Amino acid sequence: MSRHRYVRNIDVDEELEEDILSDGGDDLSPEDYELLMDRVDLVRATLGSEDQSGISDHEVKDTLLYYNYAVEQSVNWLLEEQARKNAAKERKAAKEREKAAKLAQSKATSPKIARPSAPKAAKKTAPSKSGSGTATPTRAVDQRQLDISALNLTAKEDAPVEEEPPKPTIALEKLLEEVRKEMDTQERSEKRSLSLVVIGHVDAGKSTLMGRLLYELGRVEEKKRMANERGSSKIGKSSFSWAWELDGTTEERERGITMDIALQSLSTPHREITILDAPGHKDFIPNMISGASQADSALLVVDSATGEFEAGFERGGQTREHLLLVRSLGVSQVIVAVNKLDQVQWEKSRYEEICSTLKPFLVQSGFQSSKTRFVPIGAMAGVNLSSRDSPESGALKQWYKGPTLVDLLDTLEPPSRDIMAPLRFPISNVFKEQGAGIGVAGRVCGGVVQVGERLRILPGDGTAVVKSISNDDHSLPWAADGSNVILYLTSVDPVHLSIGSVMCRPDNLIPLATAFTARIITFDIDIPVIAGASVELYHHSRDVPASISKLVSTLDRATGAVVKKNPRVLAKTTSAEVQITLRNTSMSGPSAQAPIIPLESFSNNKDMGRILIRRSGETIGAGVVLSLLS
Ligand SMILES: Nc1nc2c(ncn2[C@@H]2O[C@H](COP(=O)(O)OP(=O)(O)OP(=O)(O)O)[C@@H](O)[C@H]2O)c(=O)[nH]1
Repeated sequence: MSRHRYVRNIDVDEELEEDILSDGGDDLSPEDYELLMDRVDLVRATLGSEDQSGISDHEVKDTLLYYNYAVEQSVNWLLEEQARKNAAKERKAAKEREKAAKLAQSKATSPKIARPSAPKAAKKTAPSKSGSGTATPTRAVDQRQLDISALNLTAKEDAPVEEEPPKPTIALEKLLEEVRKEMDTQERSEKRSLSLVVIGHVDAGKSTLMGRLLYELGRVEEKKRMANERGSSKIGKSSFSWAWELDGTTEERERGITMDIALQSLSTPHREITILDAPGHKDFIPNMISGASQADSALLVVDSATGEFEAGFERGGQTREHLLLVRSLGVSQVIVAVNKLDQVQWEKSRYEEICSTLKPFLVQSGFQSSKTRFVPIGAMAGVNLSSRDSPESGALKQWYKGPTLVDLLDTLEPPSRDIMAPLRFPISNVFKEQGAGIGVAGRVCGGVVQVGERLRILPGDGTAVVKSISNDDHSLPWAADGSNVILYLTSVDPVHLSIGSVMCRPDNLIPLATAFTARIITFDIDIPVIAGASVELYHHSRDVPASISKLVSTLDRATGAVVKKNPRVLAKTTSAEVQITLRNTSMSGPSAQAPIIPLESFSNNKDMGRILIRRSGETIGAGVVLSLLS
């Protein structure tokens, strides 16, 4: 099972330098210390010595203490952590290489750095064995070293060994034929795939529900469950033990909240489901948007405790905002899990009250009632998740005879897939995995990709070859529209890979835009939108500063007919055509980047043509791209 954390906004230098670990083992009894040292040896047997692994004893001890001496979990965590640090180092090195390359390019016309003279310069600047060459170099020497590295004239043993990239096994037409056949078989088969984002107000019980469900469906080993129980109770957070399966970072566990999307998968009798567990806290809405833009359907979890449902549903609550966001991002099916019914003594009237409050809002938000289902549950005690007959389900069974949550998941309808569309792979995460290399996670939004293909990365001029494709730890020869996968890449400079970039086939690139027209609908906003308003534009996992540069017209919500041209303002719940222009906020100079994003009109590609607009941490509207202006 794969679980990859997003790494956006990581300050590389800070990450590399950060060392918050205390000196593990100081306060232990002699017996515990002996046990700890015993476990250190076991961890070392897998990881190798400090020198071999680059992981200090100090880190090993601290991790073991954190995981209550669990060797397997500690090894997993240390490996994940090491991979992340390596990726950060790699990114830093890539930046340096790019800097050097740019410098070399800018000097390319100068005969001084012509290839024949370079070895001489290299010889001159090499430090002597006695160390006399370590004196502070002059600026000129420094520059020449950079030039030399960019021209790739360093000693042979320093040159990176580039592995032979794989080649595509079959031609595109043949591949499409094969995929079409496979999809027809899948459609007729018992098991179909789809993805589901788990949404809801903070603390509604999303991670607890998913942790418990994964366990009931056999995706979490007993050993792991016990370790989660021990670990969470050790830090006084035993009520979060199920959530630990999803909330894997130290900060999430200590704070008891989900901060980023966790990816898991589960299987029901007729469905293979990729789960994206989203954070409920309003500070992490951007991460929730990234998860929602990769999903086909949604599971909304609401807390039925007195006052808690109301807090999530009132203005500013995430029950409301998450529903609007997922619908705006194209999700049309939702299951509502009414959770924590144990807190209200399993009262039927409370369940019905919550359902009848949510139903009209769901319709208003654009969910058809035939695609909306409700289910009463108790995530913590495992009531009505995979079985009607769990030990604590007696009170619920008095009045509820309907389906379990798994029954409902099993009937979710997978959307149709467009494999003939041009390939689009928006990157939602970039990471390095030990043994596998650089990976990019995301969802195929149109077309098909196969191992061995060379893809372009936009924006920019980078390319990469797909070394392997993985889904839930299974290796795949290809992936088609709608699949949530990881592409492991080779022949790529990591500097080109960033969250929000889009990978495409070189002969059919996604357009790049700095300005475009869109049809939007404003949400329940207090401050109207005026022309020139500064906003944050969200497109898949990318958010960029933009402005509503022109209010073209207001439109009839039902027919789309123009109601008023050139309106002065857009009030709440207004449908309108507007122009949106990306803003360049970086300072002028070499670090200034042209504001540009890969984008497509909604009529060309529904997935790539949806946008969200936020202002001061509040989502103020959503819409679809009509046409690109530049
Ligand atoms: N009584 C009761 N408590 C529950 C139930 N489900 C979850 N909880 C508790 O609710 C709290 C929050 O649970 P989480 O699973 O972390 O909630 P979440 O929605 O994932 O939280 P965020 O992702 O941070 O928004 C924890 O203390 C859980 O133990 C339930 O069925 N009954």
